[in-house]
Amino acid sequence: MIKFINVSKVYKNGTKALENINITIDKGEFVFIVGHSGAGKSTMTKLLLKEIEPTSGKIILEDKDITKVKNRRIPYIRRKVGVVFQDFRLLPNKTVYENVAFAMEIIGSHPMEIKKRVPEVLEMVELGEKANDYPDQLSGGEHQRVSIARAIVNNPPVLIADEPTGNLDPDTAWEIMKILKGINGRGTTVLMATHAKDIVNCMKRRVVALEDGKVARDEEKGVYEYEF
Ligand SMILES: Nc1ncnc2c1ncn2[C@@H]1O[C@H](COP(=O)(O)OP(=O)(O)OP(=O)(O)O)[C@@H](O)[C@H]1O
Repeated sequence: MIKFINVSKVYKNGTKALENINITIDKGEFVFIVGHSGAGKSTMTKLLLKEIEPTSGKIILEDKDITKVKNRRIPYIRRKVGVVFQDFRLLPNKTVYENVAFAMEIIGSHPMEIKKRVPEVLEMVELGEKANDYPDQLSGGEHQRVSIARAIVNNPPVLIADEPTGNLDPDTAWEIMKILKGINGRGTTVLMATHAKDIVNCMKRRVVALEDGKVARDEEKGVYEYEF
């Protein structure tokens, strides 16, 4: 489903962000990407979204080498990979409903389909009641649930969550994890970059630990870090 094959990324200023990464992620897996600040987690997610290109190596998404996908075909990637960020990134002048609908409009979905699908995903994240509210009327957890709804509304096979609980208190963070777990349970592959040690340790999912741009650890049912 997702393969990084000998992927390296050197930024223009010479920073080596990733060095020879080899990872295979199967369909339906839930994978935590952990590592200190600057270890390369966001670089990995940006590569998968084709926001940046690797300096060398291949990135396969559903049997397609996305490094070979032409820029004009980037909407192809947007359909395959949903993304959730720490800072939510909702459009402030659109309602909850409109924020989610917008993700369908930009890929050219039929208005009838949008009308049917948006309420469904808002129910999934338990926000049906808030459809007409604006982002400034929402709590942090509700913001994040809207951004999750927006990320999954086009049914992508992969969901990337880059530090999705970073701005939330522990209880709200767990609510978000419950939703991500549910999405994963319905078959979506979830990749979550995080510093949330307690969450990683409780969830007992696969953990890929990056250190200085290299895979330092890749374990089934892993932990955030080992205490010595
Ligand atoms: N656009 C850029 N130009 C130059 N260097 C960059 C750029 N983006 C990131 N880097 C560098 O690449 C390395 C990896 O950064 P990256 O953002 O992937 O780390 P991270 O693990 O996501 O960190 P954090 O947990 O703080 O988000 C760091 O040394 C960073 O300073």
